[in-house]
Amino acid sequence: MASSLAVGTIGVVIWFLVHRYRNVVRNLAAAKSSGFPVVVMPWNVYSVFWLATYPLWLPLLQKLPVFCHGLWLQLLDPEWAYRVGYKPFEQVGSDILFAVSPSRIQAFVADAEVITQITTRRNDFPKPLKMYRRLDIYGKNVVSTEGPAWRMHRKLTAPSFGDKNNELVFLESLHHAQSLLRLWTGPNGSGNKTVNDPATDTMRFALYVISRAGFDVRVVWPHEEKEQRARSDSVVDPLLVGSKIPPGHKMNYREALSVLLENIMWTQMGPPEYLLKSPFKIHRTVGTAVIEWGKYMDELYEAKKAEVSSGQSAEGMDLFGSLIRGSGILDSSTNVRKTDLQKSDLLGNAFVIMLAGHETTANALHFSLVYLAVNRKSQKNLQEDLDRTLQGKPISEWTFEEEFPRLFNGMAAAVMNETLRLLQPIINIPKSTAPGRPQPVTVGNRTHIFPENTHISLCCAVHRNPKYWPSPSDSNHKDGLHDVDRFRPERWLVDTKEPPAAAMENTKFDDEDLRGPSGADTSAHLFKPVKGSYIPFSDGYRSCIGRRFAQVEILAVFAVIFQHYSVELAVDEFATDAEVDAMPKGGKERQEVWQKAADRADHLLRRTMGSIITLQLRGNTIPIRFVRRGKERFVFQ
Ligand code: HEM
Repeated sequence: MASSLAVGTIGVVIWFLVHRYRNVVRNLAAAKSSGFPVVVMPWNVYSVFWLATYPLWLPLLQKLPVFCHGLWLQLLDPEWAYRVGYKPFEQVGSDILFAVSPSRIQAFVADAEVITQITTRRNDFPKPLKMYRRLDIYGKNVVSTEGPAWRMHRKLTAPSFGDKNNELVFLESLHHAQSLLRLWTGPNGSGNKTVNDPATDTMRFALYVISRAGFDVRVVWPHEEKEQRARSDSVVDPLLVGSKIPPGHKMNYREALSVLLENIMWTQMGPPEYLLKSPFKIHRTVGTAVIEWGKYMDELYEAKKAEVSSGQSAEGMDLFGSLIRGSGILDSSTNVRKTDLQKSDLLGNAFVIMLAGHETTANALHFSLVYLAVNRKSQKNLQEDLDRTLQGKPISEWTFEEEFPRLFNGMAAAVMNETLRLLQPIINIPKSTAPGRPQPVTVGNRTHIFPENTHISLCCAVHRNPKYWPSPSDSNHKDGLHDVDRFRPERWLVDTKEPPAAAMENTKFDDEDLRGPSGADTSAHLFKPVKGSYIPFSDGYRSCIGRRFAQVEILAVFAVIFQHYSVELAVDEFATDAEVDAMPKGGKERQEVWQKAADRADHLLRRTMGSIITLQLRGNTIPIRFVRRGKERFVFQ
C-alpha cells in the first residue's frame, strides 16, 4: 500500500516536472522569436502565492552561491523595476526584455517608442482583465473593462472630469490641506512635533478630498470635529459627516470608507456576507465596511438623483452628480429614463474612481514630503518659487484660474513630476497580447513580434532610462548614484518665454471622443519628456482619467504647506529634542544626527517598498516634522 502510494506520488511529481519543462520550452521558443533578450524564470513572479510569500523565500535564494546568481534572481523580486530601475535592461543591452516561466510569457518594456505603440493600439494590446476582477465589488466600471464595454464606461465617466470639477478639487484641497497642517503643527501652528505616520495622514487627506470632489460629501477630520460642532456660526450641511453613526447604519461614512479602501485585498476572499462569518475580526470589519459603503452610496445616489431631477444640483461640480446627469438615467426636464445604463454601472464607477483617486495621489504627496525633507536645497528652491508665485496672498484669495497655472509652471510641479518619475505608484502598467493575436512592434526600423498571450509591463524603469533623461555632465555617480536615480526636481525647470496660460493650452488627445481631463501631462514651461518616456499616469486611450484632478490636488497642498512651513526628518530615534537643542546650530553633531535619519529614510525607500495596488512603504514609516520657515533645526551649509 505504502509503496504504491510512493510510486503514485513519484509519478505525479515526474508528470508535473515534465509538464512544466515542456511549457517553459514552448514559452522560451515563443519569446525568443521576438528577437529580444529572454530570461528563464523558475516560476511566475506575479502568481498570488509568490506575491504573498516572496519576502520569506527571496532572502534565502539570495544566499545561494554566487555562481547561481543571475538576472533571474533579480527579477524574482516583484518590485525589481523600482528597486534596481534600468539596470537589468542595461545588463542585457536592450530596452525590452522577456522573462519566461512555465506558466507565463512576460515582457518588460522601457522603450518610449514601443510604449507609445502599445498605448495607442488599444485593441492590439488590451489590459489583462483577470487582474482587475476584484474591482467589480459594486459593478462593472471604466477600470475593469475592455472593448465596447470600456468605451461605454469611459464615455460615461470622462465628461465629469472637467474644469468645474478641477476647481472644486482645488478649493477642497486647500480646505483639507489646512486641516492637515493643523493636525501636523498643532492648534497654535507652532509645529516641531513628530508626525510618526505621515502616510496614513496623507491617505486620509486624499480620501476626504475625493469624497467631496467626487461625491459631494464633506468629511470632518477627527481632530476638528469638536470645534466644528461647537462653532455657532457653522451652517448645518446635511452632507457633512463625522463620527456619528446615522440611523440604519453600523459604521460611520468616514470609517466605512477608510476600512474598505485600506483593506481592499480582503474583499477578494468572497462576498461581504461571507466575510462577516469569518473568525477573524479584520474580515468581519471589512465585510461590514463593504456593505456600509454600498449603502451610503445608494443613499447618495437617490439623493443626487432627486437633486438632478429637481434641477437643484450645481452643474458639473462633483463627479457623482455629473455622472448621474450624464448617464441619462434620469432626464432632468422630463424625469424619464432614456438609457440602458444600470445603477450598478454608476456605483461601480463611483467606487473605482474613489479607489484609483486616493491612494495614488496620497502616495505622491507622502513621498514628495519625504524627498523634500531629505533634499533641503530643493525644498528651499520650492519655497522661494512659491514666494514669487503667491506674493504673500492669503489662501482665502487663491483661485483655481489664477494660482493653479502658476503652480503648474514652476518648482511645485517640478517636485510633483520628479516624485512621480522616481516613485511611479503603479510600477508596471499591465497590457497584453490576446490568444491567437501576436503583435508587431517597431524599434528603430526593425519589426519585432510580441507572441500571443504575452503579459506586458510598461515598466517604470523607462523613467530611469538615461536615453531619455539628460543629466548635467558633472552630476553622475555622486554618492554612487546615477543622476537618473536621484531626486533632482530642478531637472524639470527649463527656460521658456511662453506665458503660463498659453502653456496650459498645449494639449493633444488620442481620441477627442474619449478624452479625459483636459491638459498636458506636464506644463509646457517644464522639461518635456520624449513621448512614452514619462508614464506615471499611463498614456494613450487608457491613460488616467484623474490626472488633472491629482495634479491640482497635489499642487494645492504644496502651496498651503510650503508657503509658511518647512518639512524636516524627525530624528527622535537618534536624539531627544533637548539633545538636539544643545547641539550648535548648523554644527557637526546636528549634521551627524540628521545624517542617521537620512540614511534610515534612504534605506527604507530602497529596501522596504512594496506594491499591493500601489507602491508604498510596507510595515515602516519615515517620521517627519513641520516647522515654521526660519525655525528649521537642520540647516547646513
Ligand atoms: C498621482 C495620482 C495618480 C496616478 C499616478 C494615477 C495613475 C494611473 C495609471 C497608471 C492608470 C492606468 C492604470 C492601468 O492601465 O491599469 C490610471 C487609470 C485611471 N485612473 Fe489614475 N492616477 C492618479 C490619480 C487618479 C485620480 C485622482 C483619479 C480619479 C479621481 C484617477 C482615476 C483613474 C481611472 C478611473 C483610471 C482608469 C482609466 C481607464 O482605464 O480608462 N486616477 N491612473
